[in-house]
Amino acid sequence: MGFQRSPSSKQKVKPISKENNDENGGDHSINERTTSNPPDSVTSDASYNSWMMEHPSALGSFDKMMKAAKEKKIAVFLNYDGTLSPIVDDPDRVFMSDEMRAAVREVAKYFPTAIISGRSREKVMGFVELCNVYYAGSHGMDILAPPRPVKACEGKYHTLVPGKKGNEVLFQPAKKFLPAIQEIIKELEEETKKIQGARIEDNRFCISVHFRQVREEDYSILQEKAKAVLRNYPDFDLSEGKKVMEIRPSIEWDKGHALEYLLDTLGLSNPNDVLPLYIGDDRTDEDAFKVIKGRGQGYPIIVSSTPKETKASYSLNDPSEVLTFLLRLSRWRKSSSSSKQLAQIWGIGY
Ligand SMILES: O=P(O)(O)OC[C@H]1O[C@H](O[C@H]2O[C@H](CO)[C@@H](O)[C@H](O)[C@H]2O)[C@H](O)[C@@H](O)[C@@H]1O
Repeated sequence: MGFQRSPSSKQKVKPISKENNDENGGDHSINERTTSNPPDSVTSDASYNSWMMEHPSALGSFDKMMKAAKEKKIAVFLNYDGTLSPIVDDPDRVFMSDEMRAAVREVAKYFPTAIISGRSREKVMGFVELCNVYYAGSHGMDILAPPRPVKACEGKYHTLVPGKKGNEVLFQPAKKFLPAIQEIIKELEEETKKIQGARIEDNRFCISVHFRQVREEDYSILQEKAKAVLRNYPDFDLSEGKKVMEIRPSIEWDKGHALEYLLDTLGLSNPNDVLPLYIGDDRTDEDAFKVIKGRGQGYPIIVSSTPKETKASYSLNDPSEVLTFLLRLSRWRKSSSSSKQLAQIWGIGY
C-alpha cells in the first residue's frame, strides 16, 4: 500500500504573475497598502481589518488561548522560511537569529516541538542547529522521530537509526522517487540555465524552482520550461509558493500528514487532551492548518501582514511577532508550573 495522492487534491499552477506570487500569496504588500492612493488604501485597510477580525492576532489573543490550554498538553510545530526567518533573496543565505534560536530552544524545553519545512531535513537542521526539537523536511516526506509501533503499511518507509536519545526512526515515504528527482533536477538545470536568476534547489524528496531573482518578463518562460520537463514525469506535481514553484512526488503525504505522524509518535494523538499549535506562512502550511481544524482542538496560526485565504484561526504579522509569541509561550509555561514537573510529565531531561 502506498500514499498515492488522489487527483482531486492536486494543486493547479496558475500562470505566474506579480499579483499571484508576491510575498503574501497574491495580496497587496504592506508597502503598497500604505503608499497607494487614498481610496485604495481605505479599501485595503478595511479588508485588512475585517480579515483581522476573522484571524485575530495570536499575541492579542494569547491569554484567551492559554486559558483554554491550561489542562491540556501543547505540542508546537514551526515552519522555517518566512516563520522563523524572514524571506530573503538568496535561499542559501537564510539565517535564523540567535534570539529566535534561543526562543525555540526555550519553547522546546517545555513543549514537544518540531520544525516542519519544505527544505531538505539536513538543510533545515543546519539552519536551526537545535537538538531538542524534531525535524520534518521535504514538506514532511523526511521525518526523524522517536520509534513507535509501526503500522504494516508504513513499515517499508521506516529506517531505524541511532540517535542522541537512543534509537530514532527515519520515515521517508517517497524514497522510491529519489532517482527520478535527481533526473528532474538535471533536466531543470539544463533547461533553465539561460534564464537569468532562475535557481533550482534540491530539497531531497522535492525540488524548488526559484524565480525571486528572475525578471518578471521571464516568469512565464520559466514556468513553461518547468512544466515541459514535468510532462515526462507524470508521478510529480507542481505547486506554487512564495516566488517558487515546488515539485513533489504525487503521493498522499503533506505537512498535515507529517503533523499527525509526529503527534502519533510522540504519544499525543488524543485530540481531547492535546492542543497542537502550528505556525506557518506558506500555502503548504495550509495542509497542517486543515488537520488541526479537523481535530477540533488546537491553534493554527498564519504569519502574514496582509489578508489572504487561509484555514488558520489566528495570525502573526511577521517573524518578529513569531519571536514575541514564542517568548511569551515559554514564559507562560514557566510561570504556570515548574520546569522539573514538566520535564517529568513529558519524560524529557534537557
Ligand atoms: O516550508 P518552508 O520552510 O516555508 O519552505 C518553503 C520554501 O522556502 C524557501 O523559499 C522561500 O524562502 C527563500 C528564502 O527566504 C526565498 O528566497 C524564496 O523566494 C521563498 O520561496 C526554500 O528555499 C524553498 O526550497 C522552500 O520550498
